[in-house]
Amino acid sequence: MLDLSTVLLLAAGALFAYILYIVLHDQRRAYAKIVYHEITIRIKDLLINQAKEQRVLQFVVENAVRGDPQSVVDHIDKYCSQKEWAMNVGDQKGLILDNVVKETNPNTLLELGTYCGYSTVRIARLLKPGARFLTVEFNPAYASVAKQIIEFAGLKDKVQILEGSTHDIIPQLKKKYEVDTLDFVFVDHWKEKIFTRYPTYGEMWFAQKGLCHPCRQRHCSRGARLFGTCPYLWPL
Ligand SMILES: C[S@@+](CC[C@H](N)C(=O)[O-])C[C@H]1O[C@@H](n2cnc3c(N)ncnc32)[C@H](O)[C@@H]1O
Repeated sequence: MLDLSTVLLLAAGALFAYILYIVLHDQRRAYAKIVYHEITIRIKDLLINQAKEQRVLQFVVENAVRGDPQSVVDHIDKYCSQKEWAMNVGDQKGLILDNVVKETNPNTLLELGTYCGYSTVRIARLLKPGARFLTVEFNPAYASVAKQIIEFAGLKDKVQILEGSTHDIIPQLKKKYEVDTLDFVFVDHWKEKIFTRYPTYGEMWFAQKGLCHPCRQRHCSRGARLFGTCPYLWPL
C-alpha cells in the first residue's frame, strides 16, 4: 500500500508531465509555449548576465554584412530559428508583410512594437526614397537594441524610433511628429480589444485621430498565425 506522501509525489509528477506535454506538444497552447520559451530564456539571461536581445544584436554585428538590410534580416532569422526563439514577426509572416508593403508602396508608415527592429529593417529595406517610417517601442532596452540594429543595417535615415507607449505617442503624431496621414500601419504588439476583435474599429480609431485615409483594403495575416501572434496589416 502506498503512503500519502508517495501518492502526492506521483500526482505532482503526473501534473508536471501533463503541463509539459501541453506546453511542448499542443499547438493550441501557443501562449503557454511563448511563456515557456520566455521563462527558460530569461533564466539563461540571469545566469549569463546578458539579455537575449543583446545576444541577437551581437550575432548580427559579428556575422551580418554592415549596411546590408537583407543580410541583417537573414541573420536575425538564422539566430532565432537555430539558437533562441524571439518574438520577431519572422520569415513566414515576414513574406506576407513584404508583399503588402510592395503592393502598397507607402509614403508614411507607422509600426507599433519595434522590439529588436527585425520587422522595421524588413519593411524599411523595401521603401522608396523619401518614405517616412516611424516605429514605436516602450521598452527602452529593446529600443536601444533596435536603434543599433537599424544603424548597422544602414537604415538610420529612413527610420525614426519613437520611444514610449502607443497610447501616449499616437495622439502626439500630428503635432509633435508632424505626421499628416499614414499610408500604412503595422500593429505588432499586444492587441487590445480595439485592434484584435474589431479590426474595423481599429481603422475607425485611427481615422478619428485624423491619421488615415478611408480604408481601401485590409490585409490580415491571421492565416499565418504562429505562436499566437497575429499582426494586423492595414494599408490604408
Ligand atoms: C511582438 S514584439 C514586436 C516584434 C517586431 N515587430 C518584429 O517583428 O521584429 C512587440 C513589441 O511591442 C512592445 N510593446 C508592447 N506594448 C506596447 C505599447 N503599448 N506601446 C509601445 N510598445 C509596446 C513590446 O515591448 C515588444 O517589444
